[in-house]
Amino acid sequence: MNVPTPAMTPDLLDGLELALSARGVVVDYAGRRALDGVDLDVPRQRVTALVGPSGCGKSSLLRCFNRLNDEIADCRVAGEVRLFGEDAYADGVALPDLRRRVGMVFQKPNPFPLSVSDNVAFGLRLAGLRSRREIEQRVEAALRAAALWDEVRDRLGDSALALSAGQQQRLVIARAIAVEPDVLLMDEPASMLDPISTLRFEELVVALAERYTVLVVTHNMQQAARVADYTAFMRGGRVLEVDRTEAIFTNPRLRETEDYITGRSRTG
Ligand SMILES: Nc1ncnc2c1ncn2[C@@H]1O[C@H](COP(=O)(O)OP(=O)(O)OP(=O)(O)O)[C@@H](O)[C@H]1O
Repeated sequence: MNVPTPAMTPDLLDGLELALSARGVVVDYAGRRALDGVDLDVPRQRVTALVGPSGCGKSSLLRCFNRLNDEIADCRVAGEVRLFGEDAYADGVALPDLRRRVGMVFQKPNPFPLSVSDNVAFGLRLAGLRSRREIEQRVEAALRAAALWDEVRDRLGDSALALSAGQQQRLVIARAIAVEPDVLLMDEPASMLDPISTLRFEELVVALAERYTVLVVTHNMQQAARVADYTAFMRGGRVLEVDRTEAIFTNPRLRETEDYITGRSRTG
């Protein structure tokens, strides 16, 4: 049996550039360990799924990549986190810039209480864009890329809160991609959507990987199998195994991975 390695081996990567990498990442909340030396590589312009039992540290790991853990009192992060080779925790890293480059989509759609178009324009205006025409063009392009334009083109001035949950989640994606990020982190993004919206959302995730790097946490194994090129299995605050999704599902190297994927064991 090969020794499983959580970091990507060159043959797995097929020459792909790494968008994200973690080495020996440790996260503590008020002294309680949540991540215990995580290694993970996330190739550029691919979908990587992060799966594992509840409490194994998936969200904590996602939040290292855009430094959202910085906002949690008593949270301490150690180890190495890189975005396209650059140290995300280096002195002088501007957090607004990092978070523009690494967008995040949460479980519960979180549109701002603004119109559809103002939601998407929000980050553009924050970045100093003033030309109304350019803002309109960028809003339309982002809504098209998020597969929402046809549904909202006649209601751009309506409140975003009036959209369905599935539409709101695609609007949040449009808001994130309007500012041209490199990476989209998604934390169980479809878990509150109905089955039809979920399938639409999954199609969108696959399409997004043509331009962006996607790292998505999911509890839904079928979803991981449908959308992800690579799947990483976490347990007990570590990434235990990562591989091409097909290999993880058909021929996992570790018994723990197999037990989790097949549903024999879903606890931490
Ligand atoms: N803000 C926080 N403050 C204190 N402890 C936290 C915080 N966030 C997470 N933890 C703890 O860190 C550990 C990992 O939690 P995390 O949310 O990262 O796991 P997860 O794999 O995403 O779980 P789930 O699948 O249930 O969402 C858990 O023990 C959790 O209680």
